[in-house]
Amino acid sequence: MVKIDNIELPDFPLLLAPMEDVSDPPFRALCKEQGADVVYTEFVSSEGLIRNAAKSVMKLDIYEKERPVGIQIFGANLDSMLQTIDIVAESKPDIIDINFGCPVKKVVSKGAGAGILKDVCLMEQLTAEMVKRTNIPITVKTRLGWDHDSIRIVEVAERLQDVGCKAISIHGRTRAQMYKGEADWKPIMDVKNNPRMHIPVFGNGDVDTPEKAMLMRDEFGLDGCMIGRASIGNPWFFKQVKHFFETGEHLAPISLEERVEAARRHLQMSIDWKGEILGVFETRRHYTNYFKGIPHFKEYRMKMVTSDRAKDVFAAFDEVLDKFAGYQFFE
Ligand SMILES: Cc1cc2nc3c(=O)[nH]c(=O)nc-3n(C[C@H](O)[C@H](O)[C@H](O)COP(=O)(O)O)c2cc1C
Repeated sequence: MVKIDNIELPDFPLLLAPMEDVSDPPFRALCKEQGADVVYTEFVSSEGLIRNAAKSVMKLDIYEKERPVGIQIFGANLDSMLQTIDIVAESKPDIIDINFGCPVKKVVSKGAGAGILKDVCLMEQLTAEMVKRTNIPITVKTRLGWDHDSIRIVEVAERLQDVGCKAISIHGRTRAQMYKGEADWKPIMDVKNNPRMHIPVFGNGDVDTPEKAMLMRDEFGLDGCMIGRASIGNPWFFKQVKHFFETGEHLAPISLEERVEAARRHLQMSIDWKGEILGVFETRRHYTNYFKGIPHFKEYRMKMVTSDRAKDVFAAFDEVLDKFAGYQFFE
């Protein structure tokens, strides 16, 4: 069993990674139903929250059915981050995760996200103060280091643990790499193998097949795996990994009917959450992924992404079911 503070998780839990514009409540609910053991919100701006910006506040919406759920925050200013903890705590998440890994220029230029990897003392201080501010477990998601020449993740992880961080998820790339090259899990294994480490160490980066998840578990000995891009358009990925762990075999490809049902539920949950106009608009970006690979699909995709009314999108789903019944997806 793996524990984040008092939260009990199965052996080698699978975590849905925080992903901006992707891991909203409907998507998290779908991933949870398909086997994700912990889900995280998109990152929420500390400065946005303390200014009560509607976009940031909405990201705090969480639902009972998705627990355990972590709200992820980013920022670099101690006062703002402490105020943010108080605001976030009102939503009663199971975990508050600090983003020390976002590589995007507008975030790092303010010293937030991966920007803080240049100042490990500040990273440690922010974490320590946030831990003191709340009883909710604080976890950290970060990268290996700023660049290849400054990888100190073993020391960094130990220092964060020593100030009370309850789990660490590490993306096996540096900030300089952004998303280029392959994720390197070896330094994450070094963190896990540090005899002083006793909090869970979760690996992240490039897990896009059940075999890779198994490698992370068996060869790299990590405590769990955080999954991002492989789940986009494929919330079934969690179930596929678990099935492979249990049987050594791949789950049958997800059928067209299951895909349509997921798209339908995704849309309905978005409408229930944000109302018809926003719900229809914000679910559009997911359809290409759900129906990836179907030939001559453009006409249907266009209907899904240009209709403003929910009933027209639902009608497009019905047409897809009629037109492509029995279509065989590959894995
Ligand atoms: C669209 C997108 C949005 C992301 N947003 C966030 C975010 O809000 N917070 C965060 O910590 N990481 C974010 N990430 C990074 C992922 O959490 C993850 O670390 C990265 O994608 C590597 O994992 P993967 O190879 O499984 O996708 C994002 C990644 C993508 C693709």
